[in-house]
Amino acid sequence: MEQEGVTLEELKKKMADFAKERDWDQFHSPRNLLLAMVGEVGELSEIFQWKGEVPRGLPGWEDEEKQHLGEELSDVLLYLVRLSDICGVDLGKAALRKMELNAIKYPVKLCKGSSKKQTQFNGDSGDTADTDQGH
Ligand SMILES: Nc1ccn([C@H]2C[C@H](O)[C@@H](COP(=O)(O)OP(=O)(O)OP(=O)(O)O)O2)c(=O)n1
Repeated sequence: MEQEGVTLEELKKKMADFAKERDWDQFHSPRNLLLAMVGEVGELSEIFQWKGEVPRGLPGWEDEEKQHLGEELSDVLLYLVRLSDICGVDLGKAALRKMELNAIKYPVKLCKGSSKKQTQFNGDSGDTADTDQGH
């Protein structure tokens, strides 16, 4: 059951098998999956709700609470993987490409130590590549 270094491809296959075995392909439409994922994001948010800012690594959290967090994070991931699959998007490939675009949009020499959006520093030097494709 426990597996190190699982890939998006494996999760995609497992979700496809899970749905097929249950004859749930009929319910796994893009819109249904998107709404299911957003619902799980809500459940994930509830874990942090009213706690204020929490330190990295979540020191002091009960094991049970951390396990619950892992479950909600997984629900979001699994629906995202399934949604991508159903939409015919190669999520791993798309994410790597997006990271390349991010690196061009936010060059280290301009952004190091700053959390400004690209639009806030772009005017300063003018030498950033414009990767904004209007989305
Ligand atoms: N039609 C469905 C229903 C569930 N799942 C899978 C994906 C999620 O990982 C998990 C979601 O299950 P639940 O809807 O039961 O949600 P929770 O596990 O969050 O339970 P609850 O909402 O009761 O807290 O099951 C799925 O693929 N397709």
